Amino acid sequence: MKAAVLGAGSWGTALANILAQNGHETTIWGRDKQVVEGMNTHRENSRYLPGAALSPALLASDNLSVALDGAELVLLSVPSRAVPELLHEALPYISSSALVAHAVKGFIRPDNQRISEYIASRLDNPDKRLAVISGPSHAEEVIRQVPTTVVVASKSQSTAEMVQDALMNAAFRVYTQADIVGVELGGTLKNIIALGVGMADGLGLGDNTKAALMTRGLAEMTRLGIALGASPLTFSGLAGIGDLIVTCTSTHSRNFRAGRLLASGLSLEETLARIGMAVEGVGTTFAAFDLAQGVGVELPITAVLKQVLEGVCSAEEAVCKLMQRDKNHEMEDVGQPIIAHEWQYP
Ligand SMILES: NC(=O)c1ccc[n+]([C@@H]2O[C@H](COP(=O)([O-])OP(=O)(O)OC[C@H]3O[C@@H](n4cnc5c(N)ncnc54)[C@H](O)[C@@H]3O)[C@@H](O)[C@H]2O)c1
Ligand SMILES: O=P(O)(O)OC[C@H](O)CO
Repeated sequence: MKAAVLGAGSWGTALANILAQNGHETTIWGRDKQVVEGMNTHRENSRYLPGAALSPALLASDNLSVALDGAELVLLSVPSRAVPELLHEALPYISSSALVAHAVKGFIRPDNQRISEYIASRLDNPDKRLAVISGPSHAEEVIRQVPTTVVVASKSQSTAEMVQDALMNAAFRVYTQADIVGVELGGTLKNIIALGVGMADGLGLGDNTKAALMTRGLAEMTRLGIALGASPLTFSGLAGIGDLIVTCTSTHSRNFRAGRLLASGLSLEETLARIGMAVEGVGTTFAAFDLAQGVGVELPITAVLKQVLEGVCSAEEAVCKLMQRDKNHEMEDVGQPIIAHEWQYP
């Protein structure tokens, strides 16, 4: 298969490297000439994944028409805020028969569309061609071939399976899924909770607090997910609790680290500058808050984190606000049981 990966940050590089290692003729596109040259010349992305040797078969280009020429699989891996501009520039070069997958964990702001919703509105025949890749996967570990599992969701089973086959190898196990909404929301909403757990860590709070945030965070993610059309079961899978665990417990996570820095008193601007890479949880907190209001769902953790990001509440005050909420029944607000089979392939 001929493949193009758009986005030469940490995740795009790790995914492109897998495709090349798996024997696919792969070109990675990046906008930064220096990064592209470094990959072609030194077989390393020294800006985003320093020290990791890339497959000798992987080509890099800063020219979209070159990268996309003849590509049968196009994989988008840039921060969510870059998707509209990149897609606009890339679409003229994407073959009408190419499969298009994205690995982006965020929303399109300010309309708060899921990334696949946004791409689908601009792509011919999206139900047959579009897939989402998500799951617990830090690029820093994937590039070292640490055993990793992810999910590929598509409305088309054959598309999901083609992307599965293209990416799967001994260190990278890929499952298919039909619940595109749940897979996308799980991977996106967990970043909010990782910010919160990072803040708890930065405040020196304990494991009890982190477990509480993860568990009640999962309830929040599931509640909003159900209201937006996802299967509740997806949140107990790799794209839900799996990704929540890896992001909330790893110092590889930019969202977790951003939370720690915010708790140490840095402003949001200082925090983002210090991380220097995509911190999707910030935009996602605002998007999820707006989406939840639109469907009448309460997200207590997201709501207080939004206040911290706005600078109107400190991380300490956020903890007090959450602990002093009215008493509740644990399962009261998890969501109505849903009987539906639309998340399963026939
Ligand atoms: N890093 C991971 O481990 C990982 C894993 C799974 C999913 N993701 C998701 O993948 C997406 C990409 O994240 P990343 O980790 O690769 O980010 P990154 O910060 O490592 O790299 C971002 C890349 O996007 C490029 N970019 C930024 N703005 C752009 C624009 N306007 N046009 C074109 N390119 C632009 C940058 O030059 C850089 O190459 C995010 O949504 C992230 O949540 C990341
Ligand atoms: O580094 P983060 O916080 O963007 O997380 C990366 C991946 O989403 C983990 O699966």
